[in-house]
Parts: sequence; structure tokens; C-alpha cells
Amino acid sequence: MSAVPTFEQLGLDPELSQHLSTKLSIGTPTPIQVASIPAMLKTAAGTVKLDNSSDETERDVFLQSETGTGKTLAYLLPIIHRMLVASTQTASGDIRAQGASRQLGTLAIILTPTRELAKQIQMTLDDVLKLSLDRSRRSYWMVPGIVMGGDKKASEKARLRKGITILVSTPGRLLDHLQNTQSFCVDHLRWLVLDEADRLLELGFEESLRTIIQLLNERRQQSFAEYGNAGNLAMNVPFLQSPELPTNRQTVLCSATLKKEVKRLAGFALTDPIFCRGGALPTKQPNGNSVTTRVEGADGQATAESNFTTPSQLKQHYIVTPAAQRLVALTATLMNIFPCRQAPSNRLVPREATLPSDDAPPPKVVVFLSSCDSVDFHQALVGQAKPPRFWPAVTSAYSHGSSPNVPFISLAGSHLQTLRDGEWRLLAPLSAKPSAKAATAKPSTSYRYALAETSPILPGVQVYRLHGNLPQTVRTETYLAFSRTKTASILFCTDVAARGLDFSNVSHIIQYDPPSEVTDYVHRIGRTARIGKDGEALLFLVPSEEGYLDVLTAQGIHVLAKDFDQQLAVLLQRKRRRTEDVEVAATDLQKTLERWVTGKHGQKTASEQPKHHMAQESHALASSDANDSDDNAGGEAGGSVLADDQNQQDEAQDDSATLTAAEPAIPLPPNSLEQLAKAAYTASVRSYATHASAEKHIFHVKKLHLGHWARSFALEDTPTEVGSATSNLSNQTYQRSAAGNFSRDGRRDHAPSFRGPPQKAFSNNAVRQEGKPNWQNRGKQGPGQSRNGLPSRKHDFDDRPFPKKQKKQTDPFKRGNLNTDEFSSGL
Ligand SMILES: Nc1ncnc2c1ncn2[C@@H]1O[C@H](COP(=O)(O)OP(=O)(O)OP(=O)(O)O)[C@@H](O)[C@H]1O
Repeated sequence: MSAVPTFEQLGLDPELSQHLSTKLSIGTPTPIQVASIPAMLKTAAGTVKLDNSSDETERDVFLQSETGTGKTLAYLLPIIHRMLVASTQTASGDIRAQGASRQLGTLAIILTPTRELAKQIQMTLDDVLKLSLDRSRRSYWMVPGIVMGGDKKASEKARLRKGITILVSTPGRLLDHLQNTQSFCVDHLRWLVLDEADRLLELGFEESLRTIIQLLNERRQQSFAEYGNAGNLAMNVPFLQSPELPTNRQTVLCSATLKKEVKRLAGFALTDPIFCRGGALPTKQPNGNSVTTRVEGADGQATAESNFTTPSQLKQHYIVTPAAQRLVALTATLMNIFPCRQAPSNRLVPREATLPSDDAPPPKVVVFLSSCDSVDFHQALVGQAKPPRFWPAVTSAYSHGSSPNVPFISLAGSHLQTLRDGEWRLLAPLSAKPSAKAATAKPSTSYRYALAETSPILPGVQVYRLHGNLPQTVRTETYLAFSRTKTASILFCTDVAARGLDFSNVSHIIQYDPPSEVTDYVHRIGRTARIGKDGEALLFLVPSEEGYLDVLTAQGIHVLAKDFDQQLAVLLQRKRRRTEDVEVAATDLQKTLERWVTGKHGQKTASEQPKHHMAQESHALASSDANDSDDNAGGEAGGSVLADDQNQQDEAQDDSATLTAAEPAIPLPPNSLEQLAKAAYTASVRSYATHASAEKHIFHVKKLHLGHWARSFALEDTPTEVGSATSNLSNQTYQRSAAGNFSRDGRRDHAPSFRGPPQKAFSNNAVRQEGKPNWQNRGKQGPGQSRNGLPSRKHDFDDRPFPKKQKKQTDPFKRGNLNTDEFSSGL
């Protein structure tokens, strides 16, 4: 076993290496970096060459490595190194003589599928470029920049005119600028990076990518024919002729998986590529041991086809829970992750064993859901619902009893005006209609908008949400806030957060809704256990979905069972007096949540209202112009909803702060959570139909017990709206665009939303007999359950209060009210 080389040994500039270790605490390269850096560098004599092919600095590169292994730096570092060296290789010692300048236009383009990812790469780029160099060497001329859907094109054009040396972009917006922005100079482009290639393809960007590559080739050929490598600006720029720069454009493709679509893209985008593959990361970084790295030559091919490698230190579990108890099981799971301490006033003490040590970092949990509406609902519920009143008072085990302040951003009144036109719920999810304050707001007034809720059920825990229907500012700021927070926190999100996003120190991933494809499973769990850190992942399944475990096993993914009863035992720590029965405790919790959702817990008093949704700011922000168009080629999520220009984003960022309890709050109407629950339920049933066709035998709506499913949204009854909603499914191939693309940030993110009153009641004739869940047989299909995994009535427990309703419902599938073939087709 050979020792891991240092960055310097790999050929990286010593000052750059020093900057990485002292300023960014990055001392040891990861396997993919060990593979890529020499391959992409013009290696100087005396440095390590891991492979003969690394001499050929002109060749394209394919980087493949599992999630969270440092692919971003794997391509950024060699690019920055080469620009740096080329700009300072001057005989006279005067770096200005080299002519490196932002006016040369864009030298490197990094294409990413989503805006969050673009922002994240830009932040990494900023960090690396902050390096302080010897006086004779400067990096100031390397200007990083970002253009992406949702931002204002006019300001982007201005920045492109001034020159952006390393440009991070989403494909639609890049194509737009290539076609329409005269001043966008790519004549001297030397690097094109396609990051998260598999995701780019899944979002339907293949055509855009082909056009982009074609346009870039044409521009380069034109420029080269006219001026050679000296460039068309000064006609003789030594920098551009430096042997450190690739003579032609070097294209780099990054992917965590090796699906056939990715290989097809590689075939088109790459010429004679070097294949760099990162082996498994050592579990503790840096330990200098056991790094396996392979750099393959031109004909290097991936050996395995499934290629779903997951970090070995990641603990993967699943839990089987009856549909009706999903919500309680989720709450109990979160309670297990976020233990509490006895409040000073209380005599009941949680078991000490569950309490973390004082120096343990607070957990950060990401919960994946299948639709935007479901994210809105769960964030609102977990973030606001109060526990049963007889639960003992507890305090957070992490924040020493004090409630951490909530991060907020400023939003201009002009946004609220846009919201009033139908999207108000996005910003004030619990308002039945625009609040009185918002309605009378002057366009120039700004509001504070809280990015998180503080959870009464989980004291000290902040609850965030992220999905593609949120305004871009909210998405970006939520990503940043959750990523940076050191507070115990939960993020409810759709798959918009599944790929590439590097939330630091995520300890747990919960897949409450199974992913629509196995690839998504791998990417979702890749948000934890990054760079050798520990992590845990938990997959929720209902009994009829247990077949999914075989699908995972077939892909080499092995998950262990978690016991349902053990998971719920935590509820006994907050037990009703003299109750040792976990079922009673679970029932109490379910009833409380249902009351909370239906508003039957009584009208909230002013002091009970969440205090942080929107509080009027004392100052005003300039109102933004009309929305700019988002990328049209498919891809970024939610951009059509609202747009912010960069300045306003910056302004919002500057204003980021925390709200205190004294902030005035906008009152929320009592029934709005119920609306969210219904919308979430509807969207959830719909998105169930979007699973991959190969998994339809497992995830088929026919197998769902709609009544029990409704319980998991704290609804006592199946909302009648679901009928009309699901019966329209056959018409809803709009989830894919006319070009056959998926919806903007993943098809399940954009499961249709419930908006306003139901269009048409579907049915109120009940049909399916809703049996009570069989507690003894939950989690497994046994004698107490019917063939489809649902509890049978025979084994019901009459004395079990939860769930108690036995309603007759129309079975839309039986009565032909819903064409099941249409339901399952093509979605
Ligand atoms: N050599 C290193 N040592 C320690 N940390 C590193 C190193 N390289 C990168 N990191 C950090 O690891 C994290 C993950 O890196 P990155 O996002 O590039 O991974 P990735 O492979 O692109 O993951 P994904 O496939 O999920 O996008 C980042 O926070 C980054 O700063």
C-alpha cells in the first residue's frame, strides 16, 4: 500500500497547495484528485506521474468517482494551476507582459445542471482564488463568475462584457448568451467542464449540450484560423501561447455513475479521453493510507456496469412501516436523532444513554420527499405542530436549552406582488390568502422571510425546506443557511437537493418517499458520509414496497432493517402518565398531529402564531424589474416562478441575519395547514406514478391504501380532491416538456400542486373498506395482512384507538372512475 502523495507532489503549485492546507484545511488529496491532477496538469519534471498518459495534456478527461469525493477540486485545481503558471511564466519578470487579463474573455466554462450547484461551485472557486501569492505572481486577473437561469440577463451581459475568466453556468443560460450576447468572448476558451453529467442528461440537456459544444467549436476554429493562438485582442498575447495552457480546448466530464447515456455523451463530447477513476475514500481523512487510485489510459473502460459505489462508512438502513403510521414513525425517527433533555421543571428524565456528549456536533438531517407540496406540508407540520399537551417539557440536548435564532432574508415588496398573482403560498405557506400586511404593502417595502421554522416537537431544531417551486433567492439562501448552520437542523426537500449539493456535515439522510430511480437513491445518500466522514441513511417503505429491497440488492446496495417498535419506543420517553404502551403513545401523537392539521386544537392565540414568516422591514429595498426568463431548455427548477437579479440576491445576502422572538408576525389562518396536507397528499399520490417502469410492480398506486395514506398526512379522511386530481393524470404528461424532457428540476419535484379549491369532487361513495392497521404485524406481510400488504380487518384490534375510523370509500380503480392504465402510463 503506497502513501498518498501530497498536492505538491502531484505537481500542484506550492503556494496553491499551501493555501489549500492552511486556509481551507484541505491537506490530503482524495483518490479522484490523485488521479485527475497529474492527468490534467502539464507535469513539471520531478513531480509524480501516475500514468504515462498524463504527459498528454491536450487530452480530454473523464472523471468518475462516487458522490462526495471531491470531484469539484479535482478539475478546478489543475485549471487554476495552469492559468496561474501560464500568467507568471515571464522572461522579464513582469507579469503584465504576459498579457493575462479578464479582457481575454472566458478561458474556462463549468456547466452544471442546477443553480444551487452552480452557486456551490462558484463558492469553491472563490475560496481557492483567495490565495495570496508572492508579489511577482498575481491571481487577481482570474475573475470567477456565474450566469444561470433565474438571474437577470442584463446584468449578466454587463459582467460578461467586462470579462469572466472562469465561468460557472447552467446550460440553458449559457446557450442563450452564446447565441445572443455579442460581447461574450469564448474565442480563447481552453476548458469546458460538464459537471454532474448524469444529472445534466436526466434533465434533458443533451440537445443543449450538443449545441453548446458545436457553437464553441465553431467560435474557436474561426478565431484560430484568423489569429492563431495569439488571440484576436492584442494579436500577440504571450499568455495565450504559453505551453502551460492546452493548445485546444480540453473537455472534462464528471459523473458519479457510468450509465449508458453518460457514455453516449462522452462519445460525443470527448476526444480520446483519459479515464480517471477515484477509488474508495479512506474513512478518516487524512490518514495517508489505503488509497486506491487508478488512472486508465485512452482505452480505459469502466469494468462494472452497475457502478453504484457507496461510501463504506455510510450505514444504510430501511424501516417498514404501515402507511397509516408513516408520519408517527417519521416523527419518532427524528426524535431519536435529536434527543432532548429534561426541562428544569420536569421530573421525567429521558434515558441518559440517548443523550449526546457535550462536544458532539448537532445532527443535520436531510429528508427527501417526492413533491414540492409534500415538502411544504412536512416542513410546516414538523416545524410548527405542538406536541401532545401531556408530554413532559423537554429542551434541546444541543443548544443548552436556548432556542437558536432563525435565519431570515429580505424580500422586496415587488416579489410579494408577484406572489399575490397566485404564488403567494410559496412565501407564506400557511396564509389562506395574502396577508393584510402584504396586501397593503407598497412595492418598495421589503419583508423579512424566515428560512426555517423552530420545531416545538423537537426543541432547538430548525426546520428548513428546499424545492424547485421556491423563488430563486429563497432557494439559494436556504441552501447557504442550511449548509452553514451549526445548529441541529432538518431540511425537507425534493430531489432538487439530491445531486452534487455539498451541505456540510449532514449526519443523516431520510428517504421518506423512495426515489423514483436507483440512481437517485445513490445520489440522495451521497449528501452524507462525504469525504470519509460518518453518516447514516434510512429508507422508509410501506409493506407493499418491500420488493424494492431486491431492486437495491440487484444493484449491489445492501441495506439493513431497523425495527419499527424500537424506533417508536422513543415516544414512551414522552409518555402519557401510567402508559407503557407504545401504541397508545403513537396514537396520542397521531391524534395531536391530526388536530393540529385540521385546526381542531383550537384557534391559535397570537402568541402561538409562528413569529417569523414575514415581518415587515423598517427599510425598503429597490423593487426589482419584471422577471427575466429562465432557461428554456429544461433543467433548472422553479425559475419561472420568480427571478432575482444578482444585485438583489447580494442585497438579500447582506441582509441575512436572524430573527428574534420580538419580531412582529403576520397571523396565519387556522385551516391553511389542512390545505397544505391535502395538497401534499394529492401530489404524493400523483408522484407515486412517476417511478421507473421497471419498478411499477412495486410502486403502483393500486397498491396504496388511500385511506391509510391520507393518515400519513394527518388527514382523517381521504380528501375528495384526490379523485379529480388523479383522474386527470392521463392528461398530465406535461411533466415532461414538449421535447420529452422531464420537468424542470426532476420530474417528481414538479408533481402537480394543489392550488386553491378543488376543481371537481371526485367521489364520495366509499368503497374500499379501510381496516385498522394491525400493530402486531406491521412492517411485514403476514397473516394479519391482505395480499397487497395492507392490514386485514380480521386482525384488527378493537381497543386500538389509532386509527379508529372505518370509512367506506370509493375505490376509484374498482369502479372505473380512474383508468388505471392511463394512471400508470408514461408518467
Ligand atoms: N482533498 C480533500 N480533503 C478534504 N476535503 C475535501 C477535499 N477535496 C474536497 N473536499 C471537500 O469535500 C466536499 C465534497 O466535495 P465535492 O462536492 O467536490 O464532491 P463531489 O465528488 O463533487 O460530490 P457529488 O458527486 O455529490 O457532487 C467539499 O466540501 C469539499 O470542500
